[in-house]
Amino acid sequence: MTHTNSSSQTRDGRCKTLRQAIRHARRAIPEAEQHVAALKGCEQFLTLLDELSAQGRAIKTVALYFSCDGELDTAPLIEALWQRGITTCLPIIHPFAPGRLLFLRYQLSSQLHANRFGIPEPRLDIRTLVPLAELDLILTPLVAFDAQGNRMGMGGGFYDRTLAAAQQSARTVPLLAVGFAHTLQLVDSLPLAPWDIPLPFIVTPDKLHSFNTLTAESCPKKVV
Ligand SMILES: Nc1nc2c(c(=O)[nH]1)N(C=O)[C@@H](CNc1ccc(C(=O)N[C@@H](CCC(=O)O)C(=O)O)cc1)CN2
Ligand SMILES: Nc1ncnc2c1ncn2[C@@H]1O[C@H](COP(=O)(O)OP(=O)(O)OP(=O)(O)O)[C@@H](O)[C@H]1O
Repeated sequence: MTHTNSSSQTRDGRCKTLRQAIRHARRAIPEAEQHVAALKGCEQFLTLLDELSAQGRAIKTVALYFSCDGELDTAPLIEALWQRGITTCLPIIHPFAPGRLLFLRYQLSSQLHANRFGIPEPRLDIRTLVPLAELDLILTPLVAFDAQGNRMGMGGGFYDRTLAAAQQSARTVPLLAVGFAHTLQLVDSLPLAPWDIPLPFIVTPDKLHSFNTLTAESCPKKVV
């Protein structure tokens, strides 16, 4: 028997229902609206960078992703970061380790090809590999987020594993993870899992959301 009542569904079932609804809603955003939203998201993100820089936290290397499936488009942001001389990276699906990502330097001349999900990614070239320890900030895709900075992704656990690995690595400054999403991706509550790592910042076109998810020593002052 199929249960439609969300409280009687399993966690996996609730995730699936929510993912489907939000992925459908963001794909339905008209192209012109998507374009304006991406420009606004870019501006919000640059404001965060300026604020971090004013606090002495220079951001030189940023991992982003190539947007798909109605995600808030990162293209204007990537261009803006290039103009600021910031090194940009894109994820590739790890060739051997299931569920893992690698990050490769991405520049205008980089050749992209579609991975097994149809998402453009750079060709694996070891000379362009950027270790997690060298990233200052990771822009994190998400399907849904809540008012506490929790995120739910596409269901592969790729970013959960990446954020966990970054937390466990011996970094002097913790990797700053920033979500990037449409406003309609904010939900009242998420089916959380023990491995979920909340984000300190989530950028939407209309707002920079900041959350108290960092430890005191790693937390940049709140940006209001
Ligand atoms: N733009 C972007 N790039 C990204 C991610 C992302 O969320 N957004 N990822 C974040 O982790 C990774 C890819 N993760 C993904 C996980 C599931 C599906 C997906 O569409 N799954 C299908 C069915 C599975 C299949 O085709 O094998 C589906 O849900 O319908 C896509 C990407 C790396 N790159
Ligand atoms: N830190 C981790 N170590 C090992 N496995 C993990 C970790 N985090 C998540 N997973 C596994 O990944 C699977 C997918 O997790 P989940 O549905 O939370 O992914 P998601 O947040 O939607 O995806 P993503 O992080 O790629 O955006 C789960 O089955 C879980 O067991």
